[in-house]
Amino acid sequence: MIQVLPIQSSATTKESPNPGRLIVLTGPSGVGKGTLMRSLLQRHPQLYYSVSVTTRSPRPGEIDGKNYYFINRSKFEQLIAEGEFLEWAEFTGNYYGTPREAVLNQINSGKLVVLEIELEGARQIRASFPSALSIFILPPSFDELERRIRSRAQDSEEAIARRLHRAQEEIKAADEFDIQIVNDDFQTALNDIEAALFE
Ligand SMILES: Nc1ncnc2c1ncn2[C@@H]1O[C@H](COP(=O)(O)OP(=O)(O)OP(=O)(O)O)[C@@H](O)[C@H]1O
Ligand SMILES: Nc1nc2c(ncn2[C@@H]2O[C@H](COP(=O)(O)O)[C@@H](O)[C@H]2O)c(=O)[nH]1
Repeated sequence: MIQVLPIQSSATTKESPNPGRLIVLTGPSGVGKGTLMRSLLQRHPQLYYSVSVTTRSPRPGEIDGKNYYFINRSKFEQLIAEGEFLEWAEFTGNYYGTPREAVLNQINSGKLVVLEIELEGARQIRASFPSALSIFILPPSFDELERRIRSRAQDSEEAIARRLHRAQEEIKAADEFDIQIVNDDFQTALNDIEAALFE
């Protein structure tokens, strides 16, 4: 991920006669974005999932290059300075970012590219890619969101508290995005995302 490509304000350009499309899945931590994404990818292998870069430590079972590219803060800051990210944000004490080159290459080769990212990054993508489809996933209730974060049992008590605090702000921003989907019944939410993508 070294070569720097220019950000395009739209995926449709003269140089890319077969433009793909950028899809952004956002919403508070623990709402089920990752679980929905995994089902989507299984059912639609033509989708390209962008593996993000993070300074967070790997959780048990997470694999470098599959779940994330895990790097340290100074390397991440170097990549920011080199313009390697399409978007990036600091979320509850760690950096997260989308590698620019791979995503632009996939869009230009006609792929539907899906990003699963937090609010600040999703806002950046909306600003630089107005043609991107943005989907905000909502929990059925705040209590259920907390139950889901805890049921995952992969974050410290402090991390959970920070994520829940942040979630209150994130949920207020739902209306900024093209589509809002409540992830109550999982299959219904999945069907709603598929309808937004393919119908
Ligand atoms: N519709 C649903 N009903 C009940 N549980 C769900 C539903 N969707 C997801 N979950 C569960 O909620 C937990 C959190 O889901 P997941 O890790 O996918 O959230 P996330 O939004 O990707 O979180 P993060 O942004 O922190 O990565 C998981 O244990 C998952 O199995
Ligand atoms: N702005 C970005 N946010 C990202 C990216 N990759 C993941 N995320 C979001 O971060 C939080 C926390 O993730 P976790 O794996 O630590 O639970 C969550 O909302 C992710 O969607 C990214 O590249 N950019």
